[in-house]
Amino acid sequence: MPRFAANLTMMFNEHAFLDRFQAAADAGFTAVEYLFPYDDPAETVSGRLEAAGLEQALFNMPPGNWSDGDRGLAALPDRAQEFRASVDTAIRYAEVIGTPLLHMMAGLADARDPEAIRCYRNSLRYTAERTGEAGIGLVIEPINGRDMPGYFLNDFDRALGFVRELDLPHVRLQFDIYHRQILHGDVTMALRAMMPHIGHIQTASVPLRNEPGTGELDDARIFAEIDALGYAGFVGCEYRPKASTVDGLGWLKALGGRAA
Ligand SMILES: O=C(O)[C@@H](O)C(=O)CO
Ligand SMILES: [Mg+2]
Repeated sequence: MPRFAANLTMMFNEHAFLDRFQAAADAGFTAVEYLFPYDDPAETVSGRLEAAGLEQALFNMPPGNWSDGDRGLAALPDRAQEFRASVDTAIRYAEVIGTPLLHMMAGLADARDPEAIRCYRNSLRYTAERTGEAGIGLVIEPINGRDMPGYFLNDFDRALGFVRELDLPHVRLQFDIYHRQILHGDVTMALRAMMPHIGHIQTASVPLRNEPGTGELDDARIFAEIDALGYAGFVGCEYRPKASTVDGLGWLKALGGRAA
């Protein structure tokens, strides 16, 4: 089975963010991911990660003003300056916390708008250069329009196109099984075709984004496929537990008993 990372944005919400690290370790996880560490100093986050004996799998670059509706800045021409500052912040946090991967969010923009497309390409190239110099991997993730209406990067083939265009080994696709199934289906064949370009995988049941094994897909079979394809990274558990996070970990025990 693949190695699983707890997503601390969605899981362990019984605790304050900084306390979720120890809670994840106590539940048997050895790695974590989350959307944003930026409400706390990088040193504080790093301290919690280290104290809990956890490995960092991934986090996102600053998305702009999330509570005002921003969902990333990369495709927004009038936010280019802010975008470049967000790359500085992300790399500083990544270096202190020690994440191997950063996720660059695209933002809300018309996927067919030539200006947005040009801006996204420039942002991706710029961030690829900066993360490459820092020795950090960069991923982009197609997100479905039901969860994130108006999101620019809403198609797996188009996302793969951006990755291939750049053709840099540290720039890859974030393959979220939940988004893939809602956007296009055909999860297994897409994993097979895209695996050489996949840098990170996430899981949740479809359509309710709860524990794996509780939705329309045969998640255990998909995990076996991911393993068979030789994927060596983490699978982020980016789901909302139906009730208590710990009580909902039966799916993981059934797969082999260890969280990671
Ligand atoms: O799938 C998601 O929603 C996340 O992986 C993300 O990075 C943006 O919300
Ligand atoms: Mg995701």
